[in-house]
Amino acid sequence: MSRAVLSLGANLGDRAATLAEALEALAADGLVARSALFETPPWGPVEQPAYLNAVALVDGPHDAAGWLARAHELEQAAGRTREVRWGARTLDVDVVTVEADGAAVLSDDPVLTLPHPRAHERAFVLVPWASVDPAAVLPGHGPVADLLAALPREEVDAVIRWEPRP
Ligand SMILES: Nc1ncnc2c1ncn2[C@@H]1O[C@H](COP(=O)(O)OP(=O)(O)OP(=O)(O)O)[C@@H](O)[C@H]1O
Ligand SMILES: Nc1nc2c(c(=O)[nH]1)N=C(CO)CN2
Repeated sequence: MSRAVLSLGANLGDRAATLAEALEALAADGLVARSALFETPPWGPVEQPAYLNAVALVDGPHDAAGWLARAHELEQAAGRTREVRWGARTLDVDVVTVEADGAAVLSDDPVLTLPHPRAHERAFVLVPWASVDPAAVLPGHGPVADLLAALPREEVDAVIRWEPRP
């Protein structure tokens, strides 16, 4: 058993349907809370369409490696194939943090680095995370609210709550 914070993103196909399906599947893994969907400009060097992002808090029967395996299963179920690093994808699921026995799991293994090495600089992770857990702390980096305050204002403001068109 462990608690994890997962970041989900999609920028190809029916983004909202893909995220809804993945979040539904996580119900079987102990989904505790999930954020709304947020539309976010693409982060990184690759030109690509806007993403929808969400964060899920899970507390279930996996260890850290098990959460990564679930992340890959969800990506595969969404038809994801391996492509360009930081490029467009039907579904990307990252393991942001894992906590077991009350302590953060730390790892510098490139197969599973924990906490996720780029989470602290990604408004598309921090804004949805803070929305479901305002007191969240990113191990090694501090309160998520402080990390958000340290990011350029325009990056934070560009993460916009998304609703389906009526
Ligand atoms: N915390 C983590 N969460 C998800 N994948 C991780 C993590 N740490 C290491 N990895 C490894 O990173 C590899 C590449 O993952 P992925 O294709 O999702 O990267 P990316 O989304 O392009 O970049 P980023 O990791 O910056 O979001 C995975 O196969 C996985 O083994
Ligand atoms: N806004 C946003 N940008 C990204 C995302 C993502 O989920 N959201 N995922 C990426 C894959 O590495 C690259 N860039």
